[in-house]
Amino acid sequence: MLKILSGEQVKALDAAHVRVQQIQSLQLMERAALAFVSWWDSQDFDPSLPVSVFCGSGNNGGDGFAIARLLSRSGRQVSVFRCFGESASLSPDAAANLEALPSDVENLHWTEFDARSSGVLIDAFLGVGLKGALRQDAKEMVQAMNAFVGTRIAVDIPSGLPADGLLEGDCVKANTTVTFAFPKLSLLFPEHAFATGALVLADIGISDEEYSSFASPYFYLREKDIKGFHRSFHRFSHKGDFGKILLFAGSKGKMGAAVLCCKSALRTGSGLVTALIPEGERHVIQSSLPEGMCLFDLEGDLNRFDAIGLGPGIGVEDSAKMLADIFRRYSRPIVLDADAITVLGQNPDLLALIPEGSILTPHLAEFDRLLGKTENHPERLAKASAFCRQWRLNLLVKGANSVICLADGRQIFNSSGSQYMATAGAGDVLTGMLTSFLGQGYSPEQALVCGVYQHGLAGEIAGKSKRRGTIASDLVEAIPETYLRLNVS
Ligand SMILES: NC(=O)C1=CN([C@@H]2O[C@H](COP(=O)(O)OP(=O)(O)OC[C@H]3O[C@@H](n4cnc5c(N)ncnc54)[C@H](OP(=O)(O)O)[C@@H]3O)[C@@H](O)[C@H]2O)[C@@H](O)CC1
Ligand SMILES: [K+]
Repeated sequence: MLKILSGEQVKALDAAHVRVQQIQSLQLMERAALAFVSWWDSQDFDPSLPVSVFCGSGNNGGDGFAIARLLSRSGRQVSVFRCFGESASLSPDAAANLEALPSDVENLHWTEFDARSSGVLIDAFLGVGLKGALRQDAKEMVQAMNAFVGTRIAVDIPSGLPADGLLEGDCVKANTTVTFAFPKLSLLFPEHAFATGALVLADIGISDEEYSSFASPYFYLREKDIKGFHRSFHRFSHKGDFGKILLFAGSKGKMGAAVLCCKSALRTGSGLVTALIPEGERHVIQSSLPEGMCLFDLEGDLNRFDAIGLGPGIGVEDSAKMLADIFRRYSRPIVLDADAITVLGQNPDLLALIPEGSILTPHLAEFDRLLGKTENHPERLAKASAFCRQWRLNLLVKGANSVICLADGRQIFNSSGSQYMATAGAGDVLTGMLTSFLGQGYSPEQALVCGVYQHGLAGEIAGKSKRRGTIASDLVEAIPETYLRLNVS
């Protein structure tokens, strides 16, 4: 997993990398510019469109000058707009790249920019070196960029956005942000979606090991990280090895939740799936899911199940007693979602009974029901961290870039997913996947990492062909393909 460092730590990371790799900082800047251009080349930009690059006097501006030079090689019309005065002192690498601009790149002052011009604007004005609130002249530059009618692409971070905290004022509103080495924390806050646009992570050759000496509770989960979290099974494995799980889901009128949850667990690989449902509804499971079994009361030793998932569609009316009973009689981690979380919010005394290491998966409204009204994402992350440490529980804050909050305080941002997953039942599918992984012998961290990433990947796969017509059943059907994509047997 990739560590997410603070804006302050970037300089030290750069310096360490330059030292270890025995390269010049200018070479690292060139790598950043090359990584940007490599992404650019993978896109479908019309080569006849002019490119305007706004460059500041720091290293973000230096990236911009280098990008302008590299883009001009393909023969397109490139202009740089200097966002600093005659007397400004440039960072040494920015000065070197300004010096290296070829003569066919037009070199202008930002006040000469015509916002009605067409083409693509590249924002390399301010990066992670921003300090405090934008100065007045910088505000005007940001406004000039935002008045532009074409596409805006931010280099590393939209200018004006602080790397780690909440925006208080103006910043560039980018259609796409190409961020270097690791995503800056603020790019992952939903409050900043309007400024970040699509997020592209550009590799500049810093290995994951080089982050080890930097402390941070935040991580970013990439496709290449997943395989290492999976257990492997051998050819003598039998259905008992793949887990016997119980899903308490569905009630009269909401039996779809139980079907989605159970089917998703089976598609994730569970050996045996039992649904705890009202007896009168048994035909729903038995006619739509021949592989599933039903249970109508909680008799017997619950520890005969390798994992238990609770909550989707169970209703909140009479569930508190039932949850307390399960918590008392089951000793391994449980997955708690939907109505189960609402019940916990109404009955906080139940929290102390939940088996250690259990997983709670609230969406934003459920989060507020559990932990009280929350104003913004940084506050949400802080509350989640305190909650997880206090109760020794894991919590998933669902949304774009869902955050896996672990009991030890680490917080892992997911990178997979698609906007087409905002559909009824998508959470029920995730509950099935997480419970399935726990039942297959995964630790809560492994289950969360694999489940959350693959759930998002299933959304990407389904969304590709079905767009906004994607429904939760499509996510279930896409789960097997996620194993193929990840090369997990
Ligand atoms: N590993 C990596 O990630 C790599 C990082 N790299 C790149 O380096 C970037 C960081 O560069 P950096 O540290 O030079 O700072 P940067 O963002 O250019 O800002 C400095 C400028 O901001 C200005 N300024 C500050 N506050 C202000 C305010 N309130 N209002 C107005 N202006 C304000 C300040 O002006 P001054 O105060 O000095 O007058 C100065 O001009 C990083 O984002 C990435 O793009 C790559 O090249 C290589 C690999
Ligand atoms: K920028």
